[in-house]
Amino acid sequence: MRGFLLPGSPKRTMQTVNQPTQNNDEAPRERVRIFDTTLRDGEQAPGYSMTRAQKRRIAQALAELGVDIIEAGFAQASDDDFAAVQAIAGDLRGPTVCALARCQFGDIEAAARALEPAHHARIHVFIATSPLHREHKLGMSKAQVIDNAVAGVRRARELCGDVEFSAEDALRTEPEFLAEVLSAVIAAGASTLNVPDTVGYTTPAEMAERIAYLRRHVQGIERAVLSVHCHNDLGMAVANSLAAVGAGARQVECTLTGIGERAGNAALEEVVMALKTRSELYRVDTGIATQRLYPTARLLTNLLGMHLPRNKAVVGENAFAHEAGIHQHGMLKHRGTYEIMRPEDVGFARSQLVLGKHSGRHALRERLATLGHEPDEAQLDELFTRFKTLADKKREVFDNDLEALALGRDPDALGPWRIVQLHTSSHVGGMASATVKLTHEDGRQASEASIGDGPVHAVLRTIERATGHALEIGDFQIRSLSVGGDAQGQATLSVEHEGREVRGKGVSTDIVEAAALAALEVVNRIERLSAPTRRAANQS
Ligand SMILES: CC(=O)SCCNC(=O)CCNC(=O)[C@H](O)C(C)(C)COP(=O)(O)OP(=O)(O)OC[C@H]1O[C@@H](n2cnc3c(N)ncnc32)[C@H](O)[C@@H]1OP(=O)(O)O
Ligand SMILES: CC(C)C(=O)C(=O)O
Repeated sequence: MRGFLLPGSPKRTMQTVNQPTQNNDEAPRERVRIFDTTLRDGEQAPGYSMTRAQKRRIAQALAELGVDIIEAGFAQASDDDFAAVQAIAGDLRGPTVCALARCQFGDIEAAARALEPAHHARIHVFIATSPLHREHKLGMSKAQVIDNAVAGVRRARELCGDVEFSAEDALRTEPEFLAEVLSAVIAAGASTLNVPDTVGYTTPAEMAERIAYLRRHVQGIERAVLSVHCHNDLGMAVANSLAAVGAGARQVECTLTGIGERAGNAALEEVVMALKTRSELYRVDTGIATQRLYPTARLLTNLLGMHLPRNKAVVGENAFAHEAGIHQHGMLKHRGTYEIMRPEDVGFARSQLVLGKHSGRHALRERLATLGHEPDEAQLDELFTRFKTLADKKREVFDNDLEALALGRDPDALGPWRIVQLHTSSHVGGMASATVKLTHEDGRQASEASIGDGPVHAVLRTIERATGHALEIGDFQIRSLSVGGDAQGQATLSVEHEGREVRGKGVSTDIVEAAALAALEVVNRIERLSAPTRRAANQS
């Protein structure tokens, strides 16, 4: 864990900043349903295909998150999609499980069969309504589109009590025609009317206007829930979803972390936290257990092996991390100065003040104090100068660096252990083995061999044995620093040692060597921290 927890003394305890302080009357709020389509629209994006087992795991997590409807797939797409929808329908008891279908009886019947095990099932039928799609894609007149939509909804209603209809490319559809289609499908039995901005073309003002228009002009609208489904081609999916809610939409379709076709869909966590954080504006509730947002997003990214930008709103690693001294000083006085949400409310353990070259004396003093060092003003000034010099060289300054600074030692010192030889071999379907030869600056040499579940595991074991340090690994990551087959890999490793986190980093074109270098850096840091006098004596 990088950074540190803000101190909890009463003087500094953060005030709750996400409770509305103005216009906070006690009037009951309307409920906005959260319709998650991570497993359908999310999966449609290149690179995000999921196995059936992964989908079931994510569906379970979405149910625990409290989403109202889970769109589990497009049953007609493939045997595996069908089986995934069927399995999820059988697994879940709380949320409604939904399957998408074109206005074609084959699709609709497949959806109904796949949803048979569901406690609460919904069939979602769609057809495009915009002139571009009618003319060039479907080759249908307006009348044919309406006929197909109505026939599709009727067939779905024969098979399922809960039917949603989507007018694909609704925001590029003539408003009067859109109202006509939606009126017709309500009469045919649809109870949710979805208005997709299929290509992410609209703006928030246009979206609000369109929703208001439909509420005025669709016949029978009072019997249906108006829904919105926004894509992010111009980066406005969340803003457009919120505009729709502001104008009266009561279902939002979205995906975890915003994955979906092209630039993606509205990100569930952003929609939910915007509605919560600005509840004095929207005056609606969702049923989402917001403290599960971060773990659920982590589950998805881990299962898909996808990299989430650090600055991703709500669930990115930097969402509650502060490096700039002026911000850190503000945070230490009152968290509300630089945070509009509480990290605990979305599932982060805490805010983090990360020490780096932009940090100031206040944060440095605070961190040193939690590490047990209380320098006077003059010592702090001196440490601060050395800290800035170090921070100019490193992206982040960790606890072990600060300890070294506070103890008057060089945090950048190499050794005492160095790698002389490293050899690994691995076999598909079998164990991997590693041998290492290390030297210590006091003259010792250590050679060890080990097997492991993979070459990285094997090499970490050899280093533990050779150095005599058992490493309790907390976090281990390997990422590419460049592109191509000869890309540099960077391994970072964090280890729990005597209640402290010690981190190491290794860079090499060989990721196993990078991992070995990271592990050895950790061992070296531990030795340098725990034996300052011996090392000092050796150096003199
Ligand atoms: C905006 C969205 O996200 S919509 C959902 C998009 N998702 C997907 O497409 C994923 C699943 N899709 C698939 O697996 C395949 O496309 C299938 C199995 C559904 C269909 O495959 P194919 O029969 O080979 O058709 P293909 O995908 O090439 O073309 C689409 C056909 O559906 C028709 N069509 C498209 N949308 C609709 C609709 N909503 N209602 C009725 N027909 C439609 C098209 O006109 C075209 O018809 P044609 O074959 O008579 O020319
Ligand atoms: C099928 C609909 C809801 C859709 O995914 C879109 O229009 O983007």
